[in-house]
Amino acid sequence: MPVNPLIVIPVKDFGVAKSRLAGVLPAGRRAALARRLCERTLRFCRRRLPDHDLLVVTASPAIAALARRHGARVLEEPRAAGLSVAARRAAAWSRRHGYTAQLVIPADIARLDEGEIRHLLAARPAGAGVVICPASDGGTNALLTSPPDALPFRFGERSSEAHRESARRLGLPCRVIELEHLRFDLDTPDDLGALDALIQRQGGDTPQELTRLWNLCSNRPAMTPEAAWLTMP
Ligand SMILES: Nc1nc2c(ncn2[C@@H]2O[C@H](COP(=O)(O)OP(=O)(O)OP(=O)(O)O)[C@@H](O)[C@H]2O)c(=O)[nH]1
Ligand SMILES: O=C(O)[C@H](O)COP(=O)(O)O
Repeated sequence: MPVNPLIVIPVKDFGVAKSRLAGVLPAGRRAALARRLCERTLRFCRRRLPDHDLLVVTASPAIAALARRHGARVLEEPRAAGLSVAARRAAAWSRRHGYTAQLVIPADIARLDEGEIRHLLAARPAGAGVVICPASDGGTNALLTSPPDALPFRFGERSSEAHRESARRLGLPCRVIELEHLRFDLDTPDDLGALDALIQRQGGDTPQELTRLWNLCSNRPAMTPEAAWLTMP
């Protein structure tokens, strides 16, 4: 019987991801960005959270293969039906495999920080309950549910409020934790502006992973030869 919560990463086909950036990034760059975000999320979980099993939910055979290469288990969806359906499918899988809790993290967080994720995991109530890290736009960027199917998933606009409300109605203990990095996902042109501002502020102290993302998102000349990555298949 697994002791630690299962980490669930839902991943949409790269070719249709990041559609809200269509006005500022061409299709190839959006797909490259989605792929980069996904790969670094998988690498982060593998390296920093090796004590947690990892499940990728996806309808894409290519992403399934990528996830397996990174040591994740895979739950293949018949078709992408939205984040809430993917989380619900994961919860049923978690239950079947004996997990007492799951943590859903989207694969589009600008900067993943082990301390933040561990803080969130440590906030898990002793019995049934939920822990939420809201996104800067009111969405939910991390949702820990214990048991995995403790509440109906309601991802989408203002979902952190919706998840909190569901917990309240169900009488579940609920902790909302604002985490500086985890609240920042890359969805809209404004988010790219925020990434740009962050990098300008940090200057030479900018972590390399953020510079790489910036290169994918920016129409300016690349800051490092990393942009060559774009030409990879
Ligand atoms: N498995 C699965 N994952 C999904 C689905 N929809 C979204 N995701 C994932 O959920 C996370 C948050 O996604 P969104 O911000 O809603 O979608 P996005 O593709 O990143 O961006 P938009 O196209 O602009 O909505 C990302 O990791 C997505 O890959 C789905 O239908 N199935
Ligand atoms: O609640 C949501 O839907 C989450 O924030 C993830 O979606 P987003 O990446 O669209 O914010």
